[in-house]
Amino acid sequence: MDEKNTDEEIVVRMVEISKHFPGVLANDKVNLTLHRGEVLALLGENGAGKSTLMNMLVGLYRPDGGQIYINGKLAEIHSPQDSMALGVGMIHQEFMLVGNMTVAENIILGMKGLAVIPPMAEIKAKITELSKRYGLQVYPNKIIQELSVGEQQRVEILKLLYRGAQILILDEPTAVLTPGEARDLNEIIKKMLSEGKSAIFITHKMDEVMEFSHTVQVLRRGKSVSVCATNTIERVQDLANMMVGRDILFSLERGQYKPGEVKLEAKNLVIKTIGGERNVLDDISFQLRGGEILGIAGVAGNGQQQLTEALTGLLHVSSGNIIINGKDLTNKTPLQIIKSGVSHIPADRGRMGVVGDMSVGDNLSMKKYRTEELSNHSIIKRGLVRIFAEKLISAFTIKTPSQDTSVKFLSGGNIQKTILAREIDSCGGILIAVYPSRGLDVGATEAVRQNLIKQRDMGNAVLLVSEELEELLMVADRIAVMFEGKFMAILDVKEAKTEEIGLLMAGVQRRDV
Ligand SMILES: Nc1ncnc2c1ncn2[C@@H]1O[C@H](COP(=O)(O)OP(=O)(O)OP(=O)(O)O)[C@@H](O)[C@H]1O
Repeated sequence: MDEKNTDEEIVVRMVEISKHFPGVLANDKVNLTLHRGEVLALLGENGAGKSTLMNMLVGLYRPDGGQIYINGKLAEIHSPQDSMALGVGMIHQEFMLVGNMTVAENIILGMKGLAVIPPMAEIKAKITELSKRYGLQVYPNKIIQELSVGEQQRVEILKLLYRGAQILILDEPTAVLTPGEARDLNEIIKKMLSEGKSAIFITHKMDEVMEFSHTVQVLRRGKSVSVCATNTIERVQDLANMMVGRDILFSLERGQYKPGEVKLEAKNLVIKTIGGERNVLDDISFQLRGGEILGIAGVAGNGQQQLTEALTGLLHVSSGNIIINGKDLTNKTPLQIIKSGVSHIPADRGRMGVVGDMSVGDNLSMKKYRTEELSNHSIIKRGLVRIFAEKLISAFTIKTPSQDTSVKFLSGGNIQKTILAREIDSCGGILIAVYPSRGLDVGATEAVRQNLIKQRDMGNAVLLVSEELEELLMVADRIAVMFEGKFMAILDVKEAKTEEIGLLMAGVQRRDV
């Protein structure tokens, strides 16, 4: 990020902020200062208390102790409307949009102080003016559920700008974006800064911290442990160490590549759109053997989700075959696929990975209820379930007050760890992992990658969908590149070059597959 364009005017000051939840001290006397025109990156391990601190700034939680000053004045913030009235708005990890309403309707929804709703034409004109000013391309008449994740995020940003936000809080804004969309977001933020706005953003991506921020503040176990200017940090390693309190391995140990029997095979898979006009999966074929990791590279939205949903029985294929351990299981139910030994870490953790209202313990053990390990003649042995859940909580360092806590109360990264723990533990030979390190801190990301390699070294077959080339090059044995529903190439990782993968991802060239 360019030099901080700040006049040292303090726009946010949080003083000795504390917040308890049952069994957790989520924030412990945290101080935070944000200047006009500054981008502050808030870092910390999963569950360190970053979202909690920001949720207090926007009135979603009330602090148990401490004060918040906005533009020098003591602020009483009881709701997001109160914070918005002070010019502070937040974009959450899970967007807060109504799917079947239009962009324009969402933007004015819930606006405080509107005695009468202005004419739609006026609202749309203002949206268009703001979109042009900030380079945020959106169409006011479009229905939210028809938009990509990146477009939905732009609507969230516009919602805040429309309400006159001067201070923007972004909770892991790039976790769900493609690299191109993340670059666009960077430009939007720069534009906002040039107008004197300020931002706090939470991220786990170290290179983004270096690129996007002026200041870095690190939380560890609810406490603020360091604040420094980004340009004083020499190595990304130092940043990781500040967060986790130890060095992170940026290269991983792996056993020799010894592929075994074919465990999963896709033969000429095709999935058509509902109207049948286009193929979202277009003649996909591959073999995945035990003892190997096949990475799937590609910009999100090029068929990766449909492919993994077809392989796990969640989506019907129009033609082609799915062979698992020698058996044709094309279009079988998810339960039949699970029973054949397939584990699945889904992309959408909230909707498909966990049952939010159920406890951490039950979410961890739900796939094993029917097994002898945890039940006897259809009766679940609760004592064994507890021991089993404790074992996984400790092995995967899931931060939770207890195994009885509802999963929905865990931090985003710890929900992801819960899914990983369950799926890796129950893996019967084939693991399909879709963006498994999304939302995880550097330490946990390292652990996930090591776990995937461990599965492979144990002889299991791993299919890894990732948007991060660096991750694929570090973990996979072969990399298939997807573009518009097709495999553009399947490369041996030893001969894969970043530039070539980039071109394949953009659909520029194709090798014989
Ligand atoms: N509503 C809640 N009820 C109970 N506990 C909560 C609640 N919200 C947060 N916590 C707990 O507070 C702690 C801090 O969580 P928080 O979401 O702030 O972490 P985070 O640093 O944002 O993590 P991540 O990087 O995983 O998103 C966690 O232990 C979490 O389980």
